[in-house]
Amino acid sequence: MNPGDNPDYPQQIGLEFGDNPPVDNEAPLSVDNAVALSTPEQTTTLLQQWQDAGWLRPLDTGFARLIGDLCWQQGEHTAPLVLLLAALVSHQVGRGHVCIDLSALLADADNTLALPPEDTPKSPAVAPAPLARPQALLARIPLADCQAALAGSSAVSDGRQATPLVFEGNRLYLRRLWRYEQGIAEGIRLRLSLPSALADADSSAANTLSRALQVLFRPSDAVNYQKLACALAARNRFAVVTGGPGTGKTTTVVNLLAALQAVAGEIPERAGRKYRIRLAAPTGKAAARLNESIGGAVRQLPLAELPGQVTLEDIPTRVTTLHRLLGSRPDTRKFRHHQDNPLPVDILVIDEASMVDVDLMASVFAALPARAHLILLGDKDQLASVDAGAVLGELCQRAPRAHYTPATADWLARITGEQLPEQLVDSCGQVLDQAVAMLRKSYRFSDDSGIRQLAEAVNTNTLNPTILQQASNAAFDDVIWLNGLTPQPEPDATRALIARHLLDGTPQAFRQQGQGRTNANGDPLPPPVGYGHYLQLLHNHQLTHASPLSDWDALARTVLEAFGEFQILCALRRGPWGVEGLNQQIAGELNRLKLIERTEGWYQGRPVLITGNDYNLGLMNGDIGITFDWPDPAAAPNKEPQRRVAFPSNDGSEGIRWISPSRLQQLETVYAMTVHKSQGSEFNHTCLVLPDRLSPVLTRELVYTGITRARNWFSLITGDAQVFQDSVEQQVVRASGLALRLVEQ
Ligand SMILES: Nc1ncnc2c1ncn2[C@@H]1O[C@H](COP(=O)(O)OP(=O)(O)OP(=O)(O)O)[C@@H](O)[C@H]1O
Repeated sequence: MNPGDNPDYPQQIGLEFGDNPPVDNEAPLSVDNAVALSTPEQTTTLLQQWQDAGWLRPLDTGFARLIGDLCWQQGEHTAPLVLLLAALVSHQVGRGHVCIDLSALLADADNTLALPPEDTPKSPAVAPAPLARPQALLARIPLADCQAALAGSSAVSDGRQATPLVFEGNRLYLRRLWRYEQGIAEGIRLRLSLPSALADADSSAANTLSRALQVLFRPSDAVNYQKLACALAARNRFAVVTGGPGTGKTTTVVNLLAALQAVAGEIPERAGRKYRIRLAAPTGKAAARLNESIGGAVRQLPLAELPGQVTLEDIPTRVTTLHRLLGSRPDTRKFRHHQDNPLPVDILVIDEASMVDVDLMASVFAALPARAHLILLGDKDQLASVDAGAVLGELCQRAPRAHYTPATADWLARITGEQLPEQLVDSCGQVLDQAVAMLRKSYRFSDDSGIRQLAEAVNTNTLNPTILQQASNAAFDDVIWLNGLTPQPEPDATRALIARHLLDGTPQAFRQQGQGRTNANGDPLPPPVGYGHYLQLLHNHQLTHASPLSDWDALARTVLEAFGEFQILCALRRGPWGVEGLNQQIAGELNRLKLIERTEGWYQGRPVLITGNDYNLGLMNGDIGITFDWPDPAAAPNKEPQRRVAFPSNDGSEGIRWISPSRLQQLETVYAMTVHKSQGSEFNHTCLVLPDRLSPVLTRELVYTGITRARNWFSLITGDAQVFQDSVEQQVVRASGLALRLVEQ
């Protein structure tokens, strides 16, 4: 029974806002009469109206109802404020926040909640009359009333009782999220508190570390932040290494693992044994990319010169997904490895850690043996995880200024010979600061690279007319804002621009027509391309029914690689500027050019993105496959070819898996991909398409992530030029208490 169904339920409790007339439950609660919201019934009515209008999810209102029911079962009358906050905290979790900070909510409910959402359906049937906005309600509520209402509810505790809501330090959590955050903080705290055998710079182990680092890093005039990062991470059982694209995160971690193995024999608890090391990434795509780069870096290690007899076998090169490592089981969120069945590992390295949400990170800590090292790698400025939390970003909040204590600076100087710049030393540095290293020099992009300059200007919110002009006028070799000189282009003109660009990447739009660029070693860089490239390869091959499978595999590899050369990215899912609209437009254009035979269903050349892990097929969220007309060698020669989707095996083996479309469950066409989905991937040429209207999704992190997916060429197409600049002004700070918990240690 709903509390509101009970005639004995008191009509006036909790939330009183003044002498407003009683509210008719049937009528939409307008902004004016909403302030009279004073009963649980009115609250549930209002929540239902917000749900009907598309402001809240059924999950949010359902959760509030559940809280009401639970209180009712305890013989308690739920304060309307508790119901309201329960729905809002659930709503915020759906938007990626770990909790609601009540002070922030009451001070600025507009920005905190972003309600109504930008894409609220405008149809009067769905959104009747002007609805009371949460802001209108919250503007008149003192924090003390919220605290009192929450303190008086049996559904809320400080976490010590098993209540569905946890209220701690003005932060309101769903219990599940609170537990995750606690687990992560405890895991980090524990590791930072364990003594390190390397802490004494005069010890023999520290001496060996120092010698190993001398071998691994050549002397340089500038401060070598990679070497510093290695030393710091070797000293701690928990460490974070953050850096922008091409700053050498992979290079650093390979050197770090070699250094750790060189020292292993001198760490008393190792008793002469080398470390068992595992490498993991949050998605199959990110794991595959690290797989590609790490092997080469490991082979270049000067192992023979290292102390400690380190061999190639001591440094792993296989990267797995976190889900696979932890042992996902179908139909359950629980993993095979947890505190009672920990991972057999001494050091775990997680790449692309910005994509790991609090749920998964808590599972990692739960499954790690207490003394195991955890090293997180990632770019702190990238978009946070799709699900709740921004763990890496939060841990790296203070990374730009480092805040190393004089003791840390002294230890680093003695181990590495590097002198830290004064501004990175802080006598008040916190414990976590001493475990976070930031790489500050990009080795992939030269100083005059447009991708580097544009990404930096976006990241630091310093876009200025000069750089915008340069981007629009092809003044950079590697960046072109294709319609930057047209502030508000006609939609048809923008569509035509996209149609031209997607075919060959319009190399002529770039300075030097996309020709003649070389990498740091003087090797020529591949030119900008579009989707025409992979489709030509697909159509022009000479393979037949009689061709061996190995030839088909080789063709699939070439076509998949060619597809990976170019990617259109966008911010939204729906509408003409979203994945759905752009995919339709692009398929229509390719079909018009006779490069694909149809625009819907399965056809040769259709690129697909897997959107959920499928362990039976060995496919992971983020895997990309291309559809082939594939003659079954076992069938008669004149039989129609079958459709098969070719996926790279992503295990570093260069193998191809041919999967029948009918077996694929969760997928979407991927001519256009959201920037969110592109995290962990890089493309030779990336084209970012931004819409003609600003929305909360368009943020600095999104634009930065989009630009930094480009390895060599970046093009921008905007529905409205101002949207690009306005997006960079928008930054989302996810509410969470993780950083605070670590300061309070
Ligand atoms: N200290 C260095 N000196 C010279 N070249 C370097 C150095 N460190 C890294 N590189 C080169 O820079 C490129 C990028 O390095 P790496 O892949 O380690 O960076 P990353 O930060 O992992 O990149 P990503 O952005 O792809 O994650 C590689 O070609 C690497 O060989």
